[in-house]
Amino acid sequence: MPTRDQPTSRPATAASDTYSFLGPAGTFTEAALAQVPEAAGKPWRSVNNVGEALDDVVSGRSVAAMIAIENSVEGGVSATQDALANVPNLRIIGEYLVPVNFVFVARRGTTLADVKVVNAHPVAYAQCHLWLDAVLPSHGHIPATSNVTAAASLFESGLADAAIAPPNITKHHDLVVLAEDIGDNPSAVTRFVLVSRTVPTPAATGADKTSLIAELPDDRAGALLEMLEQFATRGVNMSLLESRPIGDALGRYRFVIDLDGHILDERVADALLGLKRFSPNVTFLGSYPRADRIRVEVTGRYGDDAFVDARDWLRGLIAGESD
Ligand SMILES: O=C(O)C(=O)C[C@]1(C(=O)O)C=C[C@@H](O)C=C1
Repeated sequence: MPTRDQPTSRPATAASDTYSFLGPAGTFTEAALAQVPEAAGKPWRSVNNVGEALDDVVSGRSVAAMIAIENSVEGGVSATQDALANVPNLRIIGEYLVPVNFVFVARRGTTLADVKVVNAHPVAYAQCHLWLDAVLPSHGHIPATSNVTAAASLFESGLADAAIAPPNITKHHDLVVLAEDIGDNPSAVTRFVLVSRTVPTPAATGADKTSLIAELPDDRAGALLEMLEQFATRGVNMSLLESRPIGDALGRYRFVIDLDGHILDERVADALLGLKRFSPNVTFLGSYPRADRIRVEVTGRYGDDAFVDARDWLRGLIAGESD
């Protein structure tokens, strides 16, 4: 298992150009980082969890970190959502999609009938319930820090008999594949984000997303609806809305929100001003190009021109011009 001072893929020479990822080599997170042109040829640092990855970014040890944020089967990665809510001065600068499927591996000589305990990353484990329930209904589970660590641990601890791992695991470890394609959904996808320290917002591309975390003002009827109205009345579509406990008391939640559009789009900027007036705590996580590069279409009254026209009209009224 890699440690802070044991980078796997390539040596970390200069902090300012190093990229952190959940390792070791062979993870889906590494596959996501391989999609980043700027990271090619730069040092990559393997870490054990999201907290360590973000700590690398905050301390300047790395220029950016790749972290899993959402899976199409399991939903939001809560460790990531909570870390982004609690660590200040971070920005999401890119979004990447990786199709995920899993194999079931064991040490040579092991058969399915021998398996009593399974080592697996919790997010991977949650995506393989149907197969596990059908084939190994009474198995035990030991959580691992990543899919590849789960497989590697079969050589170390002796506690688990088999592991859930990415299909390419046999390139990295001498293990036998007991079953293939064990994921509940064959078209499962994990969404990753590249996170840096706060940077000036990049220009809009027309195919952008904006990520936020917001809290509701107080415990009163309609507060959530009022928050959602900030977006609805400006024609801003939400592609993600998830609640996470704030943690200080029962019943207190923050909301993780993805919007279609860029902070430089007039309708998104106007919605953010409304949200800021309404919410006691808003974290802007960034505006960045969508992984699918699908352009965000807006109708007339929500287009930039409509907002500019309305502002000019107001300015004219204040200046005493005739309407
Ligand atoms: O990158 C990996 O391979 C991981 O083990 C992490 C992770 C995750 O954190 O969600 C990534 C993708 C899969 O959905 C399951 C696990």
